[in-house]
Amino acid sequence: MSMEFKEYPDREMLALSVADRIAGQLGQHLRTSPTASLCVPGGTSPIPVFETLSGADIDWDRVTIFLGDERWVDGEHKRSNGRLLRRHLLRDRAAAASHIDLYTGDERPEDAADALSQRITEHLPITVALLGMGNDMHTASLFPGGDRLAEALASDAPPLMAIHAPGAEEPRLTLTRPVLSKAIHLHLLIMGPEKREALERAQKLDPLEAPIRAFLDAATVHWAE
Ligand SMILES: O=C1O[C@H](COP(=O)(O)O)[C@@H](O)[C@H](O)[C@H]1O
Repeated sequence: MSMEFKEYPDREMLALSVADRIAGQLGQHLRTSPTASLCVPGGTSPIPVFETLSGADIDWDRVTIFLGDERWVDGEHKRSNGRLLRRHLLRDRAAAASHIDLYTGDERPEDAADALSQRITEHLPITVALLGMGNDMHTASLFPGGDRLAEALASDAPPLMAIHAPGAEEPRLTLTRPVLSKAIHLHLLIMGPEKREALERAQKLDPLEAPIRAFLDAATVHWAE
């Protein structure tokens, strides 16, 4: 398999197309399966996709949504990925979906990883996973220099792991390579010239230096200036 790259004339077209593609893939899956799962990124890039996707006409009550990673801060903190999800995706028609909140309120993400891994396992393989990427080539919270990056990239990694990295402002909980890379449909959403350059760099690097590299062969990349 090799990476598919789709370029859009502008960010609005990008968001509309990605939302439409995700809704289509979830809807298609629900024609033959009782349930579907959707894994989404945090950060800032996915907001316009979320806002369109939340209005999609699919059986959201049969869909379970969870983040690919969480920043270990209170759910109302401005850096909380869960807050972003609640404000922009878990509303309108998508409010009917089930949600697995990755922030449990435990003191450390390590304390939550095992129980959440079990809950996520019930929804594997992920039907549709949307990834984001930082300029440092991290995806989910798989950061270059992360203390347990090699373990999280290994084929026997548990579904979720706590990770601490110099490039991350706070401790993180992240889905790992095996569960993300085995999603039935895998998409990467990136915008702007810096991320396109980072993507090009990543293609020549090892996943330990450029974690996004671990997913590129299976992913459709969606980019707009
Ligand atoms: O820290 C994170 O960053 C990445 C990229 O975020 P963006 O704001 O540059 O779109 C994101 O995919 C990840 O979920 C998040 O925790």
